Amino acid sequence: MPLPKIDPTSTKAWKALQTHFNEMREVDVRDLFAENPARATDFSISWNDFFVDISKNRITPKTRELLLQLADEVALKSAIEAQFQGEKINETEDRAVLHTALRDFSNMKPEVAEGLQKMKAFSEAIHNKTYKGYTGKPIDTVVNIGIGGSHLGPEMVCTALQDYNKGINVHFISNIDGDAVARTLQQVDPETTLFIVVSKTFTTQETLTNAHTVKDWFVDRTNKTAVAQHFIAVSTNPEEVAAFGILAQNTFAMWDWVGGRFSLWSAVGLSICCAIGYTNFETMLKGAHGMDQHFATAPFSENIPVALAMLSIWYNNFYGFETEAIIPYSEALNKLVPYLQQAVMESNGKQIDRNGNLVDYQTGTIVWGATGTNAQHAFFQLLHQGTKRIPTDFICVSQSNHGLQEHHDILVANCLAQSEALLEGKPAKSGEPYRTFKGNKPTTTILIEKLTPKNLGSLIALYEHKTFVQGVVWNMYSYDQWGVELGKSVAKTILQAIREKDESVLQNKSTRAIFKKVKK
Ligand SMILES: O=P(O)(O)OC[C@H]1O[C@H](O)[C@H](O)[C@@H](O)[C@@H]1O
Repeated sequence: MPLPKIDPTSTKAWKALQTHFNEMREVDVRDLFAENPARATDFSISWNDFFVDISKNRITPKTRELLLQLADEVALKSAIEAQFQGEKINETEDRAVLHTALRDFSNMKPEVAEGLQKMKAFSEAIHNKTYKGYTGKPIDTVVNIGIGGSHLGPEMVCTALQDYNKGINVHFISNIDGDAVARTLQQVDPETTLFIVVSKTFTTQETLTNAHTVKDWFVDRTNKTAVAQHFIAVSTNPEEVAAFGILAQNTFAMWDWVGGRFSLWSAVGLSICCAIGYTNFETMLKGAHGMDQHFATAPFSENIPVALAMLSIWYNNFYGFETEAIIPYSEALNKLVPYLQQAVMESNGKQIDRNGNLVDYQTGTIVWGATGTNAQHAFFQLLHQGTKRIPTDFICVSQSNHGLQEHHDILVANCLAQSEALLEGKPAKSGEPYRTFKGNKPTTTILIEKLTPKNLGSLIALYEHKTFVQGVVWNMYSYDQWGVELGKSVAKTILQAIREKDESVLQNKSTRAIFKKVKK
């Protein structure tokens, strides 16, 4: 069954939401709290180690009812079923979308189970030091060479779960800028380093160029046969892997039904597995599966990804708010925002609907942010007193992993203080208008008991599903990314001009002018 193809603006709920918005346009959430003493409870969801508070948002019970009606009218339930059942819902690439199948241990595809066993055996051999480098020394460093989905997820998780690291140094080379490769290679020892080349297609220009540079560097310092022990590949393309010179036994498979930006759960997460150990990796998968089950079975009124997605639709499509900030009060989550920027914006940054028509409503929200408290000292001025309205997710962790309680108390106090201050504001003092805080700024708090592998898995899955729900409502294909192709092909022409010192192939006058300056 393909995804339904319903124009959201044609639904009754959409029209009702437009009318409702006229009542809500000037709503003051402080008044809503005064009217309903139970608002904090009414607009929060508890699930496992998560407590999600959406009460500080511009919503009433009627808003919620209409948003859930919209979810029903666009057939969200059947869209979720189609995804979990492995229907080819990525129609523009003719593929199923089954990252959820990578973490479903009760119903696991044999090839997925086999892949996990291979990751387990491999990472355990590194940790128990039976896997050796070409001079017989154990491996103490892993370098992940990949970009986009083959980089952002692994780096985000390795950073988030550094407290669980088994004593392995992990580096990431993604950018084609030679600084990325050169600076990393300065820090590693070829005798004890493993290079994992991660590319779903194994044709990505940056990754292949970086991998060749690293291989040349490695062979210069060792010998050709040593490549066998030190180069590993993760890909759907064994032919290109073999052509690069990586052995079949050192190649970890992935599948076309796993999208790049949703692939950290597959062998793309091999660097994670090497860093934190297979058991922790599996626990993270199980945490994500827990969120999958919640998403697939909880009624929409108590469903965290659905609640957050519909809230975002409310702001994006009715209030006209264009961006969303995400502020994790957790230094461990300092790579979460770049990771989510790909997951969210590559998925929903589109304007053609599932009927092939240009949409006449807003889609893909812009996601940005940074960790608190750092962000408070950088851009919070604009959140508090700027003219833009920016719904903000605060991610707060109850218990720290580090045990420095004084630090954690200050951190949590700041997180709670900011969402309160954004809502409550502060009235003007006479003669000092610049000290006014208007307040009524919408925020959501996602409180997580502790940043464990399990809870991190659930958190990532939460945002994955939120993104999918929004794509369903906007009637678009969230799992392709045709928008990244044009720039790649233009770059080929310009690279040819650079290599051949021939500007005649350049069509655009501005490009030509810049090109001439570059050549100087
Ligand atoms: O894993 P790869 O095939 O090398 O792809 C790496 C990245 O390349 C592309 O630009 C896509 O837009 C991303 O979705 C993908 O994650």
